[in-house]
This record gives sequence, structure tokens and C-alpha cells, in this order.
Amino acid sequence: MDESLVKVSGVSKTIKKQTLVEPIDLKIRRGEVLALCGGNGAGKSTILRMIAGILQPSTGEISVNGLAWKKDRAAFATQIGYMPDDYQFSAGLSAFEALSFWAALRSVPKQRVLDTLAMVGLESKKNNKVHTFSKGMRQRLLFAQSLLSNPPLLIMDEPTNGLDPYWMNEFVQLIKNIKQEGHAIIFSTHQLPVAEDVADHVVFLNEGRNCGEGSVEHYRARFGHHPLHAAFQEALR
Ligand SMILES: Nc1ncnc2c1ncn2[C@@H]1O[C@H](COP(=O)(O)OP(=O)(O)OP(=O)(O)O)[C@@H](O)[C@H]1O
Repeated sequence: MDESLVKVSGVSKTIKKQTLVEPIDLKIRRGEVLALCGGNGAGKSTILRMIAGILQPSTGEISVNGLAWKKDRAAFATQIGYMPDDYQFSAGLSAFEALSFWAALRSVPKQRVLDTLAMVGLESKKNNKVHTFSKGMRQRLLFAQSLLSNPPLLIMDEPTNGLDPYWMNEFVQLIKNIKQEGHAIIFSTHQLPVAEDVADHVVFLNEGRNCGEGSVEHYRARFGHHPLHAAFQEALR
């Protein structure tokens, strides 16, 4: 029996005759972390945005927890927490206010707002204006936003971008905890050591195409320490 929480089959994206993503198949089970790795313009964000229901695929089907975006968008959206790679916060809002706004949209209680701020180490900054935050602090706030409703699937676009080594490590721990709770996670990264640390399975992308994939365990057995660099080189050949 196929126990995948997320099923992506034959999903592609073409805009004005330009193929951004060639048909791709992905499956993610509960408690599994999938990393999309690839260089600039490889198609990572486009794939994540299609799974998040923000961008309509040109072909293919996507379902999360048995719900198809095409059939029931509202229910589909409740299954997903999405952390974009770039987000302009409204000027003048504090971290607590920004998170409370998203919480209200999802009927999430105020206590959960405080809890998620604590999870990402922003509790003491909750009344500070978001526009005064550093890049890493904004990333942590976006991460908190994606966790608010405790959804089965977390989709994160370059989540460790701008994080200092301490928060990089904290992020890895948070993802491991969330994974243990049975959530499925898909994220994109340029940082192969991050993928090595948290991912179970890696898909390498190049020019909108899946050019190789495998489990981190498999790559480690094959290439030893820091295996994804060697695996990516091989995939690009
Ligand atoms: N709305 C759009 N219209 C036309 N082309 C687009 C659009 N969005 C993205 N692209 C192109 O699609 C390709 C894939 O972009 P995408 O943002 O998915 O890559 P990425 O792997 O996330 O890159 P990066 O690591 O730089 O964020 C790029 O060539 C990009 O220029």
C-alpha cells in the first residue's frame, strides 16, 4: 500500500513556451524529509510553489493527505505550512502582530503564536518591529509562521538562508523534532551539508529537470563523509 502523504506525479511548469520544470514525480511519507538541491534557477522554488498551491502546474497531479488541490483548495491549504524564500513584511508590525495576523487567518489561538515565537528564539523580540529584524531573524519568523497551524506538510524554500551557525544548528534540531512528530517536510537548499544533516532523501535538480535522486544513507554508503557534493557532481555528468 502506498502510504505517501504527498504525491506529485507528472508535474511540470511551462510559461510562455519556456519549460521551467520538466515533468517530475515525488513522494513523501509522514516523518520523512525531502531536500531539493540544485543551483540558481534549477526550478526548486517553482516546484515548491506548485506543491504549496500558489502556482498552478501546467501538467500533472498533486495530492496531500489524499486531498487534491484541483478538487478542494480550502481543505488542501489546511494541510500545508509554507515558508517562502522571500517575503516583504508589512511595515510597522511587531513580530507578535505579524504572526497573530497569520494565526487569525488560520483560527490558531494566541498561545500558539507565543509558543512558535519561543520555538524560533524570538520570544524576547516579540514586540520589536519586524522591519528592524536581521535577515536571519526574519527567516526565523517566517519559519514560525509555517509552523503555526501544526500542518502535516511543511514546505520550506531556502529555510537556512541567512542563518548564523548557531541558528543553523537550532534549525536542524527543530526539523528533526518536527519530523519525529510525524510531519512530512520538503525544502530547497543550496547548502548540501544542511541536506546531509536533516534530509532522508535528496532530489538533485538542474535546468528544471530531476537529474538524480537517492537516500542520504545510500549516498553516504557510496561516497562516505559529505557525500552529497560527490553525488551532485555525478548527477550533473
Ligand atoms: N514567473 C516566471 N516567469 C518566467 N520565468 C520564471 C518565472 N519564475 C521563475 N522563472 C524562471 O524559472 C527558472 C526556475 O526558477 P526557480 O526560482 O524555480 O529556481 P530556483 O532553483 O528556486 O533558483 P534559486 O536557487 O536561484 O532560488 C529560472 O530560470 C527562472 O528565471
